[in-house]
Amino acid sequence: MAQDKQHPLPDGILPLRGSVTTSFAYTTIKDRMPVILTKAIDTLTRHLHDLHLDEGPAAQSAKTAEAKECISTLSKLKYEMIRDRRVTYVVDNESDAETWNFLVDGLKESWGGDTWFSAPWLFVECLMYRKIQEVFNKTENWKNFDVFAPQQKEPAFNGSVKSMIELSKHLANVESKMLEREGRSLALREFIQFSLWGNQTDLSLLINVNHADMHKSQASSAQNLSEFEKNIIVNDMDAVLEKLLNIDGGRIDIVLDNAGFELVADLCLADFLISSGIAKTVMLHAKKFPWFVSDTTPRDLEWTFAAVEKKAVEVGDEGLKARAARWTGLVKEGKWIVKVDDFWTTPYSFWNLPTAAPELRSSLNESSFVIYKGDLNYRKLVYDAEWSTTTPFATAIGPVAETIKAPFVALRTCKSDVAVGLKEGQEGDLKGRDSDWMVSGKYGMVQSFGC
Ligand SMILES: O=P(O)(O)OC[C@@]1(O)O[C@H](CO)[C@@H](O)[C@@H]1O
Ligand SMILES: [Mn+2]
Repeated sequence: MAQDKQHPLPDGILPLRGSVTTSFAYTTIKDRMPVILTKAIDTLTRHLHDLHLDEGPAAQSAKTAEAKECISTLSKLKYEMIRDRRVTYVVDNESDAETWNFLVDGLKESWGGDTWFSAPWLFVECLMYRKIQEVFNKTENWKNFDVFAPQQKEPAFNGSVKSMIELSKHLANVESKMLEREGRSLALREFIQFSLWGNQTDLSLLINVNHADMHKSQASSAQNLSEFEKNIIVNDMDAVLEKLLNIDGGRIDIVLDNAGFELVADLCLADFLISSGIAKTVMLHAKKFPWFVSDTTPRDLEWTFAAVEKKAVEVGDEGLKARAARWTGLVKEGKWIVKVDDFWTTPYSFWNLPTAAPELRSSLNESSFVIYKGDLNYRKLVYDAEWSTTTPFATAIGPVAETIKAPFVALRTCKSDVAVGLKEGQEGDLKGRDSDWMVSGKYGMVQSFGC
């Protein structure tokens, strides 16, 4: 990973930061990030308890000692965060550590602050997940442990099974008809919307959600989509459909976000893109290590294929079982390509993509269309800055407009202090309807460029 200086923002545009006490960034660093660390500590503590029950004494003592060390380092991290200490270096032997530390060194010069609240929110939030990974990287026995899986990702998946079954039935139903252009367009519109609303169930936001109840709030049937549609506050859907329907066999990239229901919705979309002939291949970009609680890693993809199959057997749903087998087959045949790049787990906004990750940029330039999923990808596209809401999207994506050639769409539900491309007066209307419109996840955006 190249040591690339942070791209500057235009004069007068500041990055979002926790030091603005009225912001969601502030609440996140003050309240939500410490809770995420507490939960990680709790998961490890429970694992320790289970270890004592399951394993022999020798294995136990090495693993236990390491887990205790992890718990103490995570507690220290939490302590430093809530007291607004200076952020510290990443200290492990991974290939990205030097880049992180180069950026930590540049914080003061680039942004005037290097503490948890004074540095840019995007930087410190990404850093927390990298520091959690550092804690495990330094062990022998816990390197591959996903601290968010047992108590968060997996229960959330289980709580969404009903929605997943509905979605898979809908896909089977659509596939059974030989669709002409109009039918394909309609189906694609639906699968894009399922994928968009799937982004509501992001576990770094829903830290206190009841996982068993997730189905209730999920958009998983074509009937309830119209109810959700009125909450799409920027909707470039028609242009996106036009572009996609003219691709006829190219490569489409999906920069994935959360595992669980969102991932299943994304996979249904990816499946439809192949079965309809729109795409010949779909490249699925996953995260290298556990990230923002619920982001998809390659392990999550494998786990999801297996878990969908297991659930299908449990509930006796042959269609769902065939779906899981088809997905494994698509990967084996190379029609779905799972890719990981260090860049997605750096704190860089996409403004730095061409210089920080030139190979990734060349690869994206070969794509016919890129779908960026979720709030964090949106934040990284628009550099997580204090843009006014009427700033045109083309302005807020800065150099991305020229440096990444593939047309793209961002599908995100609004969960942070940034939204651009709104019409004059729209922000006021939204505020009048719902003072939390920017961060509640209730509103969505289908925002495109190059379509
Ligand atoms: O990318 P995602 O999964 O849609 O959202 C990531 C996210 O939960 O992280 C931040 C909160 O800590 C928010 O900006 C955003 O809502
Ligand atoms: Mn996420």
